Amino acid sequence: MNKSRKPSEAPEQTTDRLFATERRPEDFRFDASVARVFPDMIRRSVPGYTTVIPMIEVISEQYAQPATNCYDLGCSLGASTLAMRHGIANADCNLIGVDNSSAMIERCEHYIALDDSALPVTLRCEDILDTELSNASVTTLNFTLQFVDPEKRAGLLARIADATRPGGVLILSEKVRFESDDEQAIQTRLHHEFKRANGYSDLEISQKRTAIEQVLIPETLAAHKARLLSAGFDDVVVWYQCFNFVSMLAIKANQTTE
Ligand SMILES: C[S@@+](CC[C@H](N)C(=O)[O-])C[C@H]1O[C@@H](n2cnc3c(N)ncnc32)[C@H](O)[C@@H]1O
Ligand SMILES: O=C(O)C(=O)C[C@]1(C(=O)O)C=C[C@@H](O)C=C1
Repeated sequence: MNKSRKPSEAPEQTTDRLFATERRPEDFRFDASVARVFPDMIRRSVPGYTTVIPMIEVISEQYAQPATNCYDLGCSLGASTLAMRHGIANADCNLIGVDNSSAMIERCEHYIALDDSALPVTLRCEDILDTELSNASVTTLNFTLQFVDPEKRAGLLARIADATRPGGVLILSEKVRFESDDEQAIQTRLHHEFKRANGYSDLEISQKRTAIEQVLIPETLAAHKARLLSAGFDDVVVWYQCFNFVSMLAIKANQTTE
């Protein structure tokens, strides 16, 4: 028994059982109950998440520039923020995490405080559509853009591209959909098999699917690439894919001096 806990206090349940019993259909929200189980939920729900996070560290190390801002937009509990923090070698960078869920930001503050790296982190409880962006070398949208109103995505990406310095990047990870119905069916089945292999029941999978249907709107890889280029990035590279989850690197070219 945990001696630091009084007998009346129940241990905090951090395993995701939110959809395990039948519930009234309601849109998925990043509220306190999701924030509590989020590390378990995202690891068991997103194929490749546990690979993408350490690679954000590697990419941040490559692309962070001295005396610039690095942003993690939709930072949740700070897993991607901490990966950036560990990768950025320039002590004069500012690392800024933004999320509009107060439940996420409160817990994120705690995780950031537990990490003993020197680089300071500023957390903003704000909408990423309104947050100020400037002088950026690395910006991360790790499974966040998919939750933004599709009509507002181009404007946000253009603001990020405008704020990004030559040679800087956006790391964009997303759930995607496929042009071919056959491929869509295959990748969806494999994603659901991944969830099943991670202990989710058919009821959990189907209730979660209904809950995110109206709030997580996936787009095709072609749509993402075209929009990133018209937003002002010069190149888009897919550096990771597992089933219907993809991560891209959108790059601003270095200015040539001719
Ligand atoms: C799937 S989670 C991101 C996971 C996180 N980046 C990671 O790597 O662990 C999506 C997050 O985006 C946040 N979010 C969604 N829309 C947002 C918006 N318009 N402004 C700010 N945060 C937003 C949610 O509150 C949620 O915490
Ligand atoms: O697509 C699904 O089935 C998911 O559960 C995905 C997803 C995501 O990609 O963000 C949805 C909500 C939670 O943030 C965790 C995982």
